[in-house]
Amino acid sequence: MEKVKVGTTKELQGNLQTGLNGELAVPGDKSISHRGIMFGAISEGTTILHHFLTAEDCLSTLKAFQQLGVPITRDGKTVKIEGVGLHGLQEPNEPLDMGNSGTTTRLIMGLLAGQNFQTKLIGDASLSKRPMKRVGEPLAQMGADIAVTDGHLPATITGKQLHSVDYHLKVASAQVKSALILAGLQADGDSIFVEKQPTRNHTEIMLRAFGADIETEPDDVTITVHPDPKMHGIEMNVPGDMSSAAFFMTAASLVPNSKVKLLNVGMNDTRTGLYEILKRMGGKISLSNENSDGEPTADLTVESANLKPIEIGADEIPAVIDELPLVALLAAKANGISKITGAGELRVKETDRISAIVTEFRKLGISIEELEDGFIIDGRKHWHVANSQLDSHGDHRIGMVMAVAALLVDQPLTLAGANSINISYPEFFDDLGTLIQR
Ligand SMILES: O=C(O)C1=C[C@@H](OP(=O)(O)O)[C@@H](O)[C@H](O)C1
Ligand SMILES: C=C(OP(=O)(O)O)C(=O)O
Repeated sequence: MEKVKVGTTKELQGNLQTGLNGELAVPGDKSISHRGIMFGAISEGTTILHHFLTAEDCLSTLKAFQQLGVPITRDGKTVKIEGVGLHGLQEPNEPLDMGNSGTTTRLIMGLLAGQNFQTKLIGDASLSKRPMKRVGEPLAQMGADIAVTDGHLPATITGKQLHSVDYHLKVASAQVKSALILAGLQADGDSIFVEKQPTRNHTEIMLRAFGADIETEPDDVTITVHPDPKMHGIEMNVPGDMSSAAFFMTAASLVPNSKVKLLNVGMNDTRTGLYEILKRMGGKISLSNENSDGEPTADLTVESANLKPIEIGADEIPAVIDELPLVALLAAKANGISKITGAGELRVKETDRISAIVTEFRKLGISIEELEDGFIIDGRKHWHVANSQLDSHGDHRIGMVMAVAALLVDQPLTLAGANSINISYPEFFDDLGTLIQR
């Protein structure tokens, strides 16, 4: 499987008449792969992760924990971590490079805030523009000492004894919640965190599997963390990433004559927003081989369909946050007006995803209005391409959504910055190719 080379402008062939057909096992879940390394590192004993996501973001996490003194080896997609326990991490000799990964950065801040050494975190140009106060401020309330420059990386974390808190989150963010839970494990008493809305809960589910004592109330937003757990290594299969499967769910729905089966996809209900939205739009999608040991999984079969427009508001956003560019694409082909609001968080991802979608969609002749917190899209069966030179804006998800969009126009296009796709899905073009018989 070839990574796309840095600086690559990729040719995208349009006018796909034959449809997408076949079966595909998408790569491992990014959120779960990051957490598997982190939680394995702070447990006692060996952790083995199968179907680990070997994309740049998760490799940033792997390398950072090696620098923190954790023995980690990788053989293809299998990773073995010799855990050092919650108090066994060592001061790194050099700054830890977070690369492009917001998840690595925010979670590691919560973990390192309670260690007995100092660490410096750096990141790439995109990550260095993303907001870190959202995690620094609540951690400071717990006694953390995190110095950032104007709310951004680089950051210097000086480990301290942390204090328990009762904190209400100000943003709906699983990254902030997870940082606080990791800090809570090292606090001097029980901490309570209350979310604005439920967000992905992999941290809670996985930490429990590693032996930590974390309670979630039936309201799904109140979490109690008991400190100083006895954590042990585990062996786990990382489910296929719903956020990667989403590109093929969208492509198969929109490209005529398609039928695609996506194998072993993670179906945690804090992540299945796109599945629910696609069904509401009239998408043809069915589940088989459902499994609910630990993180639930299923095979998804998706066929071409005539879609209806949709309205989506703030309540639905967390479960579809990374798939919203794809919802915009589905809406662009559904006859009529669709409206997505309450999605202001898209402005602080790898790029401003609202602005990037508006810019790139207009090149394809899609009628889209930019809102501060979303978009209004006037969907049409046919678009009139105005500019064939697309750009990923250095953002993996924008790159992949435009590659899917290119399947729907009747002329070749180019995609600048296609290498950004390596951040979460290096095999994306290979996998797409296996579904296309031209
Ligand atoms: O916790 C995680 O693994 C993630 C949480 C989300 O970010 P926010 O917490 O900033 O919404 C998501 O966009 C990101 O891709 C992964
Ligand atoms: C937002 C994303 O990731 P992160 O915040 O970890 O950079 C993403 O993968 O879409």
